[in-house]
Amino acid sequence: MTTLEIVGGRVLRPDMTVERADVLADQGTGEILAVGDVPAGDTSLDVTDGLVIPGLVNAHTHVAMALLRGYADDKPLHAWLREDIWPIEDVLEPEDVRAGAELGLVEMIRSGTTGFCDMYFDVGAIVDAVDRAGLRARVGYGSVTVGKDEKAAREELEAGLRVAQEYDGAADGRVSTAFMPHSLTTVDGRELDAFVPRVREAGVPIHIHANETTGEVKPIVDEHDERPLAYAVEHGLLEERDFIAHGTHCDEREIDILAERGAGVVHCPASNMKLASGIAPVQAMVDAGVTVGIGTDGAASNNDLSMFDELRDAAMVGKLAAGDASAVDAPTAFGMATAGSAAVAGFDSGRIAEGKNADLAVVDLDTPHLTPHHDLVSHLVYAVTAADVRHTVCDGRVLMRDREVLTLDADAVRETAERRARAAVERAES
Ligand SMILES: CSC[C@H]1O[C@@H](n2cnc3c(O)ncnc32)[C@H](O)[C@@H]1O
Ligand SMILES: [Zn+2]
Repeated sequence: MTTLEIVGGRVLRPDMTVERADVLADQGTGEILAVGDVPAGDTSLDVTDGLVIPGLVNAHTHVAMALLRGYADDKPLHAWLREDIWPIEDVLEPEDVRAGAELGLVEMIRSGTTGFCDMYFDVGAIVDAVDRAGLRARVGYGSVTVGKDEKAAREELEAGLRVAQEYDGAADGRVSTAFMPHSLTTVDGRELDAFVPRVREAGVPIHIHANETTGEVKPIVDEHDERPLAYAVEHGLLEERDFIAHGTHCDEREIDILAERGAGVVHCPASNMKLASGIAPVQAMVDAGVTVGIGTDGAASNNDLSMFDELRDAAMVGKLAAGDASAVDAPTAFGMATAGSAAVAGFDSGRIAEGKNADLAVVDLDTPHLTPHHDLVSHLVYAVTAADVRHTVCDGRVLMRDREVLTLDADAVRETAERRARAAVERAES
């Protein structure tokens, strides 16, 4: 057994208190062995003047879309996808997806994110990048059936299940999977009826975009005379372990449906604001007992993958939505981005406690914008930025030490991404 000691700093405990403590991780099992006064480890990570926090979990993204950052901005979802994003995604090659994924993974490691959920295509390239980067991920193939004939639609869903079964347990168990129909309006209800029983038989959870814009809610209400989440239940979705992305436009009954059925929601505040999709009723969801996590969505609608930006946005917009400055307070926001996101993703992470995954980040507190230290949870939500992250650890392995990413060559990743992004744009626009 090789151990890693994380010594000399303060630790954020699951009850959001901060104490002077060390952490010992088992690098074989990837678990936290002890917190407090710990025996010496085989290797050491110095965290003097630092705060050890659970690694942030980005519970909904499309990591390879880092390649499309800044490619198309300032449009609403429907036009953005159809006029810009889907046409360029059509010309992406697996090596582009790998390059975009590696770029996104470097950004995640640098900003203290240790786990994420991802919906995209060319999932093999993404899994390979995750394996080498050292993060934890739940991945899936985003199935779209709209505009396809019956045979092609069925093949889309088959691909979703095949990918989920192929990659579950990859990267030494750090990769898990889900079946990921793209959304309630881009996948046909009859196709879901025929296919979801097979997904359930296989024991695979389901992740889907839902209630993101009013433009998605209206056609379901018009055509089926019911709200989207009631429609989702009718088509076999929203079981325990399932989770929806966005949930921006959920009414009270839909919030109850999520709470009663134990399905999770991933709040994506920056994407919701940038695409002007709306403001999710997050405090009402939390009050109703819904498991809520936080996600950045893709870097093309955000435009970064920093979970520190995201949880600050969640706190800010949560107050606006509730008309109440005490809504989505700092512990709630930070809890959503760690334990909440981990619960949604099905990771045993998000808390620094014995037996949990040793997925951690260390924030440097020795800086003017984090002074004085009245309340460190307040700082984590309202003042810390990605650049304050000094070390990142996942599964007991150090992925970044003293701001140097150890698992991927950050300069080479940037160079390849720049070159591949340019070539993809040329192909898309020729
Ligand atoms: C078919 S793989 C996933 C698919 O989702 C697209 N996407 C990116 N952001 C969003 C969003 O906010 N709502 C819906 N779909 C989104 C992405 O471009 C891929 O095509
Ligand atoms: Zn999305």
